[in-house]
Amino acid sequence: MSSPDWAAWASIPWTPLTASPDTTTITDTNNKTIGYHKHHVPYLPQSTPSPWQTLDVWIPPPSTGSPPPRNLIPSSANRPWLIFIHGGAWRDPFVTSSAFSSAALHILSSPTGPQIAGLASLNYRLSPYPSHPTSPSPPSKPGATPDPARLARHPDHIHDVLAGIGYLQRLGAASGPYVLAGHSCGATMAFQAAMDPSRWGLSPAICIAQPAALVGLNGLYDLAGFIASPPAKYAGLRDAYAEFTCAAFGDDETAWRAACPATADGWWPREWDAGRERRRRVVLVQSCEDSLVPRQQLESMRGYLEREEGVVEVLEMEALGEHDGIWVSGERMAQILLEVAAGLGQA
Ligand SMILES: N[C@@H](CC(=O)c1ccccc1NC=O)C(=O)O
Repeated sequence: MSSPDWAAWASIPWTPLTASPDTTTITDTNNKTIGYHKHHVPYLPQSTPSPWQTLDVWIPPPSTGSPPPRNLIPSSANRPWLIFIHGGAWRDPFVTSSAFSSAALHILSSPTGPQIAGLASLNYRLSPYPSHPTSPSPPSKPGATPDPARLARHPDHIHDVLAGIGYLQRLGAASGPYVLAGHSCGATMAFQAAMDPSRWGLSPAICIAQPAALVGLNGLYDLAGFIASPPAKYAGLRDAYAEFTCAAFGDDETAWRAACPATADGWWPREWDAGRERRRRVVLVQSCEDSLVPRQQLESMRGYLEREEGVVEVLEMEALGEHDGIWVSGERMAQILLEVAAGLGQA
């Protein structure tokens, strides 16, 4: 580990977590430390610090029974990491790494929580959002300084996600089999992380050890398809999709197709190295009560992944509720992620 990486990691203290997320059913964890949390660790310690290029980490209590030292990196030996990428249409400033907080608390308070080495949730630069009602980017006030980290465009977002995962791996975290999960546009990016980074014009220097399993929660996989022909019930969202898609990828539809995991040129699953001898495992989750993302996105992703037989194992898991409900509550998400992590041992 280089010393700027180390200094950035040790600069953020561990905060003990004592609250149980569900006091009605888990009573014995009240007032007990269920884990520790680091908030906004800068993953590009050599660059100008930006809150958008940070990550949060949660760990179960160390087996020593003492609070972890600031420089502790939990060992990945035999225990998987879970890494989460939040949604928000690549542009919503109010959806951040903290979107993982509820699920993290549920995971840490679960009986199988200690089987996880650690949990991480990534921030990344966002695209312009001039129509945001309270925090437009660029700012609407004349003379106000725009935040360059909120004027990003593809491949900036995936560049940051890969940089965050690379940082964790330089620390020794997530160096063994790990699960990469994303919600909504975070699912798009989780899949992009399994593709050859040269697709994004990125140097092999930011190459990561790729995930053993991908989990897409209410994910976006085919933006061009949605915008060309949204399902009837979602037709009213076409302008909103076109707006955030253009903000993230520009106006050229070819770029949307190249970036989206269900429409990318060629067939990327063979670019995904899930680890030696390991099946590439994908878990797709789509709530039928989601008013923002239609089930058709999942179907289109499944169709692409199953184009060649026996390369990717695609599983589907159930979830209910609204688009963001899955991370707002976090309970079902925690179950899904723990189940996928437990399955890594059997891959
Ligand atoms: N809150 C978002 C809306 C949003 O996130 C969204 C809307 C439709 C379909 C997917 C969405 N988010 C995916 O990351 C926004 O303000 O643009």
